[in-house]
Amino acid sequence: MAPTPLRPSSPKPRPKNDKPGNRRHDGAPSRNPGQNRRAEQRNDVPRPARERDPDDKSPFLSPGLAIDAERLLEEVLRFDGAADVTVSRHFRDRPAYGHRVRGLIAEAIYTALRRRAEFSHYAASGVGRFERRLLLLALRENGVSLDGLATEGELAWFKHLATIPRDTLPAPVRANLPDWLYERLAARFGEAGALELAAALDTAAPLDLRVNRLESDRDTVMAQLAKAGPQYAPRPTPFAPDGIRLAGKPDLARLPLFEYGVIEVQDEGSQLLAQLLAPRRGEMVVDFCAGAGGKTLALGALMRGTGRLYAFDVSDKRLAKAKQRIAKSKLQNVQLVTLANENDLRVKRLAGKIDRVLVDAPCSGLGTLRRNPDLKWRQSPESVAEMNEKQRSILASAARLVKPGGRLVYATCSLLTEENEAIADAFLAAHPEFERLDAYELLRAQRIELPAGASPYLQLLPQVHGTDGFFAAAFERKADAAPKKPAARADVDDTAIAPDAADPASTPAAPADDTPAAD
Ligand SMILES: C[S@@+](CC[C@H](N)C(=O)[O-])C[C@H]1O[C@@H](n2cnc3c(N)ncnc32)[C@H](O)[C@@H]1O
Repeated sequence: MAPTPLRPSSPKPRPKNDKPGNRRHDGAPSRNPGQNRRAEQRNDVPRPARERDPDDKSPFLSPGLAIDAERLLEEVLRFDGAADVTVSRHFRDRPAYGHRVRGLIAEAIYTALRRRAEFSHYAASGVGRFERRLLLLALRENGVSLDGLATEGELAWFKHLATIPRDTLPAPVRANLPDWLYERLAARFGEAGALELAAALDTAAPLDLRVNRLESDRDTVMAQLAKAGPQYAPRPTPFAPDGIRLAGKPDLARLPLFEYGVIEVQDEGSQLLAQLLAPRRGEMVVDFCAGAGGKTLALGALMRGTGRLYAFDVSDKRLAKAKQRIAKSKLQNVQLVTLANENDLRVKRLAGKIDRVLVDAPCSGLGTLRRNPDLKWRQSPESVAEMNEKQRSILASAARLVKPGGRLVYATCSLLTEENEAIADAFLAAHPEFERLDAYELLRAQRIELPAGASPYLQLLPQVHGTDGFFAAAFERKADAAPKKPAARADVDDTAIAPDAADPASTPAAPADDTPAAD
């Protein structure tokens, strides 16, 4: 492996009494230097080979903090839960950590997750604990200085690594994917394609926003963001008409545009899925797997808040989050419904009455590895097979809602054929009352020009479109094909569903959530 060049430093003036043992966790001099010294003099803190050069401006972690980061990495690598939850809890328990330290540690953990296969390969040699070796590799990759941190033995190990040519590593290791996943992606995209895709999935996703059409338009918001400060550096997303891409990751929580629901955080790919469903004013629309409401908000805005938009999900917790975001977005036409399962009676009552149905199905999430790199290590062929059952069942049930001439979109954020084309093809084969639509044509009709795909199904890829990986299949119920319908009772308005406790129309709006959502 060629040694990774260090990234440019982030210079900071150095206080006079600034010695490693005197540092607070955010890098400032400690109010209690003795405490830090004691921590760093413990037997388990390796002795660094050399002191930091006082003029070295590159980012650094003290030996004590490196030990703590190593413990966090060990916990994350047990994969007992989502990495972002584990990392957030770790920092919540350490309120003394400043912004700089949190950033360095979090980035190191995410780098170690992204490059786990490659780093584990290198860590097979070397000295010290395995997690420490992974951590040092991640810190070095992120441009963190190893002076004042790495031991003699570790520096010698780095020298040895520099002699290993990267292209001699097995392909799944270079791709940083588990073997089963690499094999599936290579079968689909070829070896070079899989490596290119894997490399794109190993980069950090940009921060994309969607402008709420009920409140403003893209040009106005871009001008406001540009005026709000150089940290936003907004530019239009290449494809989605309401999308804005920011250059960095500025904090949005206190930005009035965000606080008042004028903008939402949403990957451009998610925005394109809403465009593909293309709901119109006054229509009846169902977002079958609404979750925390990311796509519900986009659909509601396209409908200009008119018509009726049902947000279904089996998770109360997720719909409660959706409720907060809906209140903030000022949408008045959304009805939240917690389903017992996809065959809930309330789904049956709407059979054949809905103009457009989005099924944003539960999936492996492997298209979102830029944000959730732990997923590639947490999913397995078995978990995907389990998901397939659910996907088939949800799609079949949701299809019953669609009225003749109405549109059905099945979408995932997966890259696997078995969660995507296989589900869509099997659905079409079993439902001759539906026909497949060309997703690219549907977008083109809205002047959204995507490079043509290999099939009428939409496939978004990070290395091609700059979005997360998404799949979508669009279907239309043939005009003469009425759905099978349970016997209707004449005394009920069967488009009216008993509202849930979470329905914004039936309960006072909750205070707006000020945490940007990732979808
Ligand atoms: C990919 S997520 C949806 C994300 C959401 N559409 C968004 O844009 O924020 C899939 C959702 O499907 C929901 N789900 C799982 N099983 C379901 C079922 N049987 N019926 C409806 N929703 C289900 C999950 O709770 C989860 O919120």
